[in-house]
Amino acid sequence: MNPVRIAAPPSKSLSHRALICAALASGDSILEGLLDSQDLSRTKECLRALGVELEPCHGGLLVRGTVPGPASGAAVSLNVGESGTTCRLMAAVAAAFPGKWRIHGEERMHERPISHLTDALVSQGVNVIFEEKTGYPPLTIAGQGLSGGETPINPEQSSQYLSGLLLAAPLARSRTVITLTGRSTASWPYVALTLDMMDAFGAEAAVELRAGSGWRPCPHVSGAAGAEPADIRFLVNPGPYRARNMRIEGDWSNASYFLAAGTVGRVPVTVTGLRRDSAQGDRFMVDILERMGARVLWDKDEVTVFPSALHGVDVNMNACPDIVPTVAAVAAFARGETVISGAAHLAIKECDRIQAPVAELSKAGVDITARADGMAVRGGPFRTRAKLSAHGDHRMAMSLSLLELGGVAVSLDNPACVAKSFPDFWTAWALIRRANGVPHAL
Ligand SMILES: O=C(O)C1=C[C@@H](OP(=O)(O)O)[C@@H](O)[C@H](O)C1
Ligand SMILES: C=C(OP(=O)(O)O)C(=O)O
Repeated sequence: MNPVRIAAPPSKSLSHRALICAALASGDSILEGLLDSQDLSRTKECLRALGVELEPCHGGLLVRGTVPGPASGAAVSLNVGESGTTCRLMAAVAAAFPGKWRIHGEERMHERPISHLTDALVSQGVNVIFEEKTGYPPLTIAGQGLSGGETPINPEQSSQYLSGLLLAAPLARSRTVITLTGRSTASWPYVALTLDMMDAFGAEAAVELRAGSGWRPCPHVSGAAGAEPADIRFLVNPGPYRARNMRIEGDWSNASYFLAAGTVGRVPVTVTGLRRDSAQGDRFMVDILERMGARVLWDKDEVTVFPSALHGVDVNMNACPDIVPTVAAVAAFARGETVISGAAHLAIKECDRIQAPVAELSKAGVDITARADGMAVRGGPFRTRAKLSAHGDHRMAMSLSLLELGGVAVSLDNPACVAKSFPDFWTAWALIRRANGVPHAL
């Protein structure tokens, strides 16, 4: 049977980072294949508010890097919408410029914490005022930029705090030495995406691991995965980002729904445009599917996944939180129990991504229970109909669509929420439905 072919959309995380580094560079950069979604519109609008010019150019985007002009009295509004990445990365970047910046977003954004980042920014000399709840947006950052120096930060809840601080550090007045506090790190591969992008745009950042009473270089941040936070530090020199042109690679998180569909459906699926050697942690989707028994075939930058009999697995998903809803849905098709652990930080995503999959998959007849740091799912028969809520969360909407391949007539309350990261999701999903003979539309 011919596989359904799906082109992976561009990486959301790399699009945010490329835009920010290009905006901070002196000179013009052309970015090709950037993701066009609600979250990226928020990052672009925030950069425009900082004074960066963005213009369409030969099918890409021309970014004219800039240093913001003298601060005016009024706070500049930075509307981050529902984008946690925009919120955390832009808060740190804005703090690096003299002025007053008001960071605010949609309702759920105001329930997603940011104090571990703002504590670090305050230690570098800026003022932070929370408007409603201490430690959460909306907030105003005001000051004369970042001082640099030794800066502790707690990366337990989110890697985005560390990514923001790293991206802003080359703009500080002196060298920044970032040390880590807390008991663990969250979503570590995203730190590699940040450092790789900084390196591509000419910023000087290094990672070190504790060695006895001193420190030794760690050639790539991936080598620090699993180390105790207190044993990792980052050194970032002040200096300019350098403009360059770049094409953005495909998104492993948003490919996950189609890779899963190839496994649990009746027809193989080929996803194109993904890098097998990507630094994106969600590349782990293929390994998880293979561990569950899926047949996977690579051909250059195309990966094909075949319908397979699956079995449950134990999997720690600390490094790849965004594919947890996908794996939970796949586990509902597998024989035996799947236990997902290491994912306590899912509770502060677009919705509580531990409780929401439990609530919604249960409605379709799935045996699923929440755990403090994940969930346990047992495969079994589905109900034939389910009225489900996406909880306003794009990844809930996309992962719940997989139930259709198990014969569930799904009706979803808010299919439009996929626009956060993947506005064309339903067009691509229609190809999966057609190939699998799914008789109805959501
Ligand atoms: O830096 C990034 O691009 C992201 C980091 C992750 O967040 P956390 O580090 O908060 O887990 C991930 O969930 C998010 O979709 C994107
Ligand atoms: C958690 C996500 O994004 P963000 O944190 O940028 O809102 C996501 O895309 O799943």
